[in-house]
Amino acid sequence: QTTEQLVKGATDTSNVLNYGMGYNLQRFSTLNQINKDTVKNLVPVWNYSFNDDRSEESQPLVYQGVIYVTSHNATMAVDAKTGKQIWKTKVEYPAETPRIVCCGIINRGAALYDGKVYRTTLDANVIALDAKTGKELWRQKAADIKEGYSMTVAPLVADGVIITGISGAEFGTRGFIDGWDPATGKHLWRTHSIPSPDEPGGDTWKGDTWKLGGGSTWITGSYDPELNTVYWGIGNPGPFNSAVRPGDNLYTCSVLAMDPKTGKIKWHYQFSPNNPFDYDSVAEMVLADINVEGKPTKVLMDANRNGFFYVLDRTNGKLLAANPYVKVNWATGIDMKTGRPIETDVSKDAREGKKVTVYPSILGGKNWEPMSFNPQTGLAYANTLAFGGRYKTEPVTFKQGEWYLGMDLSDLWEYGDGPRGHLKAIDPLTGKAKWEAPVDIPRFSGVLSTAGGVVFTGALTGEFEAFDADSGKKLWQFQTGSGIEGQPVTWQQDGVQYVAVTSGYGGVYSLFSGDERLAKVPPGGSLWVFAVKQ
Ligand SMILES: O=C(O)c1cc(C(=O)O)c2c(n1)C(=O)C(=O)c1cc(C(=O)O)[nH]c1-2
Repeated sequence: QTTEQLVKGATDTSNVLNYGMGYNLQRFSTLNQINKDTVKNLVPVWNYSFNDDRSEESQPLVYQGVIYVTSHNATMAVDAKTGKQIWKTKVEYPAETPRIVCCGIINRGAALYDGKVYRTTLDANVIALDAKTGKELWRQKAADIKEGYSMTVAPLVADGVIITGISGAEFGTRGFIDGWDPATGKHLWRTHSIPSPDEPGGDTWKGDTWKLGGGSTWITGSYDPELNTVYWGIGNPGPFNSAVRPGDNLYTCSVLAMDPKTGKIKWHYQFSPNNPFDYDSVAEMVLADINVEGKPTKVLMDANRNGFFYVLDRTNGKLLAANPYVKVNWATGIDMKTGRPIETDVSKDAREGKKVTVYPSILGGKNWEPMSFNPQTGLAYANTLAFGGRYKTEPVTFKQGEWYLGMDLSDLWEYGDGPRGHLKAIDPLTGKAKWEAPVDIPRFSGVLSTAGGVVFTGALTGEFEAFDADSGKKLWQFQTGSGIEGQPVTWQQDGVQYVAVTSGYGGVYSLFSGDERLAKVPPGGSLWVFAVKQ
């Protein structure tokens, strides 16, 4: 896997080389053997067991007929045609690790480059394995789990540099993004998501608050090879209780445009300054070239956790559109001149310590589950969340390796009677849905769209599902045996189009939602591969 191959991205339909199916993270494929007519004949080809009962969020990669997939405790290479295991390399981590991880014992996938498989570990190591044998070639410790740092992110390889983020903003950490040498593992650079007082942006923190300021970087960035720019989202500030940290708290809840070779920040845009509601802005920054007011424009799109769908000019960070795509009550809109939210009393009251009901909830209008942008329909297909939250701050003191939130966790959700989620086909420039398919139990899985006019995703109750990209009508589903939180991908081999997804129940909703309907969903991680019956 070379830089040239990675740049080709999803136009190379025989491989799936990176997280997001192409550097633009569009999760769109030009393949159309599986289409609106044939999808009803989709059948499983094989199923591969992970021998694991955690949440399986990994996006499979495919290279020359081999699938590379991760779980929290193993990296696996599987023959794409037969489902036979080629190698499996275990990942060990200290037994205390799960206690210091906020939202699920998971891993989101690997990166491929130069004959190696790169991944992160829950206890914050970056490792390189030989793609042929699974043998570990190098290992680097990015941070100390005892200090609250963990890793769930899939690495990005851009301009010959392995780039990784970090988790841990709920534990009084200070976030960063790292660059590593692919061949040796040498640490090349670190860019903190929270500047120190002497760096630009350092004045947006008071006193020592920056040291515990959070700003995790737990979802993989996108990359524009032409502009040689990486776009990486930054998480929430810590603690949630914003009275502890007055100021804008840069670069939390922002996107950073960075140079992959040096980690230097080219520009930033902050979505939610001084955010009290855990509105991490880590979710995928999807790149596309679309018409804005009649002009072809290089944009970045983000269905932000704060409930607004943003379109930015990715050459300079200028705001082009920001509209709600779910119910929002913490702000009435985004000021197009300043780029700042126009906040309501819900935000003011929350900051003053009053109990509020906020839309979206702390899980967001969309959580981490990646959307797909289909350049043929011009729509972004996203699994959105349709519930609010109750929110009240409380005093908080920092203790290393302990939760550092300053929020009352005893009463979190405002569910209502309706569906708790939708699959939406969103117009990026208006935030409006062309169609929406409601779902009682919200989805936390990725979305894939194809030139066959089909949108794939999966339910927490286990169904792998296909929808009509134009109408939202469900065309097909298959029960995978456990809940789906994976990220579907597609490729073709020897003239056959395949779709793969991991199944395995868990993740943030299972931990915190109290949704009793999920009690009957059995755990059990595995990888499914489907094709049209010949
Ligand atoms: O701030 C962080 O460091 C951090 C990390 C993670 C993670 O690494 O999975 C999640 C979150 N926050 C988070 O806020 C969240 O809602 C969440 C959901 C999930 C999941 O896998 O279902 N992870 C995370």
